[in-house]
Amino acid sequence: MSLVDTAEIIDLDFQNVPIIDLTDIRSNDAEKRRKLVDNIRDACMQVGFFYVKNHGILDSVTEGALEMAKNFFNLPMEIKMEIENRKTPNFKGYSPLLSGNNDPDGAGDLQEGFEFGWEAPPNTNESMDSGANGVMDGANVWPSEVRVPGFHTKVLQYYHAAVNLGKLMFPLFAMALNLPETFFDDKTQHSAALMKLLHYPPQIGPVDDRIIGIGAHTDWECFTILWQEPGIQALQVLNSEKKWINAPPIPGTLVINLGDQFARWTNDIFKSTVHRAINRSSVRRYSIPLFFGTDYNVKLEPMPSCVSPDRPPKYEVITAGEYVKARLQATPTPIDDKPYTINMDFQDVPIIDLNGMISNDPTERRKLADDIRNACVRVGFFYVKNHGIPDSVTEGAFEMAKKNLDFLRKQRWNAGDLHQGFLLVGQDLPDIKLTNSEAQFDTDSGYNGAMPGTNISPDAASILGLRETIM
Ligand SMILES: O=C(O)CCC(=O)C(=O)O
Ligand SMILES: [Fe+2]
Repeated sequence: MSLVDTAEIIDLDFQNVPIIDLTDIRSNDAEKRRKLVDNIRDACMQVGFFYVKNHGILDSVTEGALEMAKNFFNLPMEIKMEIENRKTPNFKGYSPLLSGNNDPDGAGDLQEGFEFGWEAPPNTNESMDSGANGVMDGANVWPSEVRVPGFHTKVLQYYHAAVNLGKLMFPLFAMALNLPETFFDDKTQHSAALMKLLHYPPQIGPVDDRIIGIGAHTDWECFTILWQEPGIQALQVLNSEKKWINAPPIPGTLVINLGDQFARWTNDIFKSTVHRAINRSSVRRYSIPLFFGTDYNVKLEPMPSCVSPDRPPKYEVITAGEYVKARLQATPTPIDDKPYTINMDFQDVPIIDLNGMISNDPTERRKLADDIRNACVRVGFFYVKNHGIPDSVTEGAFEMAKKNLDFLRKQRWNAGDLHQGFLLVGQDLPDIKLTNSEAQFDTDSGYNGAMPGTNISPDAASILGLRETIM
């Protein structure tokens, strides 16, 4: 059956992501290779995602890159920001938390990243950049060796292992499309091969569907080789019934998923499937995608095997580089068009000047609101100064508290279920009738929030001035 005919009848409501054994990827046995190609074709047409096992990348190499990713993301924010990707013309470098927003309905991606592109292995004579890759071309930026010893070497080691795997995959994809094995050879001379180290902090607290690790999206290049940290479920893939299917890490495997360039090239016969990642594991999660494409000057023309009178070309022909550039320009920017610069590993509690609270100047009020938001998101604690409570009033209350500590201790357990006693719930200012040792304030305050009820206060004669001072 032709590819087009198969595509018409294939079942797309997959319930899991298939696992493909790559043992025969280099085999000279035509039959074994054919079997492997058939499995890849089925996965590409049905799911757009598959795991690969026996991929040949050594665990020690992957572990080296992971260790370096952890060391890098542990650096203080200001050091990471020295190589922020916005400072480089080709988007290489560090991207802080919430600086990306893959899903336009989302409130930002809760991940930080480090991105770099093609670079020859150290100690070779190849030039640093690949020459022909348009918008993403140019040198990488790296944290200094002093900051993260071994980072450059170990990360590049994993990068080259993954790039080599990617190069082995192209002939298999070509065969799966009934094309000669060599079809992509002249189109992948300077392959776009962008790698990202990603760190997803745990998403704890109330579930907010608008904030997730990486919002629903498709990848842009031909295919992605994704390493995900073992033991942490986060990645999900959308099937044709709009159901999110978990793609948990499987030890010893990598995930390969197709991107939009393959979908365009194959007239959607190969699926570029929507996916997202949410880290609700309560621990940090790391992942490392490598986005693998053709040279950027290659035209994404529908392949003859993927077009028929009933299935005319769906996409206009553009080059791979033009496509990536268009996607880059269409990427939604985060709130306020500027990233939150959040360091979750805060080392201090910020001090916020509340002077702006009484200001009529919208800029000053905006600044105050931004400061408060940053403190809330980053720390959950902040000092306030210029809060308007006179020192004399606080000192009076403090004085009374000190004087009457013994009394307070004694009365503490009489406060009852409402936890009142020394915690004063909003009341009218005292309409005080000091009658007995359990003197009470007027309880009908009209303020009935969560904790309405009667306050208790000490005997007025023995603790003269306590209530007046506190209230
Ligand atoms: O971290 C993951 O599991 C997915 C990452 C991803 O989809 C991407 O970076 O495009
Ligand atoms: Fe992705």
